[in-house]
Amino acid sequence: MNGFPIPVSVLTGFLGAGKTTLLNRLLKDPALADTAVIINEYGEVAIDHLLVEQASDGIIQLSDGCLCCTVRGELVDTLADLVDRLQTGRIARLARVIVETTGLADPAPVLQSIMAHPALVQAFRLDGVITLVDTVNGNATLDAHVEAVKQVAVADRIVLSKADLVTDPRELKTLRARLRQINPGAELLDAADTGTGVAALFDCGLYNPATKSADVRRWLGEEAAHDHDHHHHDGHDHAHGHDGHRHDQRVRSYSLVHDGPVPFSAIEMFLDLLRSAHGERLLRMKGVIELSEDPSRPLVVHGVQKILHPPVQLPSWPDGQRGTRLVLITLDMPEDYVRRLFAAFTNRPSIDTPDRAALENNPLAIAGR
Ligand SMILES: Nc1nc2c(ncn2[C@@H]2O[C@H](COP(=O)(O)OP(=O)(O)OP(=O)(O)O)[C@@H](O)[C@H]2O)c(=O)[nH]1
Repeated sequence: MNGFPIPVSVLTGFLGAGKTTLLNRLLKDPALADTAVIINEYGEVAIDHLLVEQASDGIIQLSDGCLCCTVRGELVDTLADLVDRLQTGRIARLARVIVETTGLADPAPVLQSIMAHPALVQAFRLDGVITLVDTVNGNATLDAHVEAVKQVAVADRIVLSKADLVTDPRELKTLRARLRQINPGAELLDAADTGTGVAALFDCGLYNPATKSADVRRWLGEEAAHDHDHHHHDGHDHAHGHDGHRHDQRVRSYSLVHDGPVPFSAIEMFLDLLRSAHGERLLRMKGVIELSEDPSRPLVVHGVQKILHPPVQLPSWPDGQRGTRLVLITLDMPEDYVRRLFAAFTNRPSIDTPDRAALENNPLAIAGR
């Protein structure tokens, strides 16, 4: 149907990180006309959002045409309701949805609602995850709450707020280095920067409406990760080995690359094994695959925990670069296991590892933790 799938952005960040402040500023931009904002509220956490002052259970129409609502129940019900309103003409247009999560939320269930619901996958697509990090409390929050580390790990864009309140620039530098360490693929932006607007924060998805093409490198975060590599050897401010950063060590972001085509069955089995053995440890996965069956059309995969978004095929390789590239963001998942599993399925088994044929007969042949 025309206008579908509607891009959904998830705005997350710890309590008081500045989500509402940023959102209020962004919504003044005419580029966000016809946007619905859903405040996803779990439990009894009190909110005092300016934006939703008069919101009851229903959806309210803001003066600039944006819609806003608070959800206490299931996010999927609200999303389904929006589609229903659109189809029955009660909403004229819906260009975008922003879901603001409460501070304590683990972002994975929100992402799953968008990606996995059978009735919604046709109507919505995940555009990206924007994570606010409060510069003043960021380090302490990351130390205390693994959810905060997860929020940073799954982000496509990380926005630093309250940098104006930081008196020691070294603090800011240390925090930035730490965020880079947790998530090398995300773009790191400053909330106060005039450039941190609609263009920088939205349309993180594979399809870029500005260029009307798919940008695989940007979507996979390879540009940002590449920049990070450049700075990696400057010898400063790395979070490695710091006792207070115990949660950081548990989160890993890595790429799996294979230069030739891979049969669909091999990829399917690799992903199945990964998700069934380690689903809850897979915070996010995105990738493009060169299929043996149809090498000229890349297969795009995108998943959160056990949920895999229905894979789609692009008409052609947008950046001319073929091959299979998967980016995995994991929590407590042994990287060596994943690499060996991937190598086996792409037919490059290591010496003490079974090959693909052996794994297809006995999927447990590689012992994962
Ligand atoms: N100085 C300064 N204050 C900020 C900035 N961003 C947000 N604040 C203030 O921080 C407080 C919390 O901001 P909110 O936007 O309500 O944060 P939130 O993430 O929506 O908060 P919750 O919904 O409670 O999780 C407010 O008093 C804001 O005015 C900033 O960049 N600089």
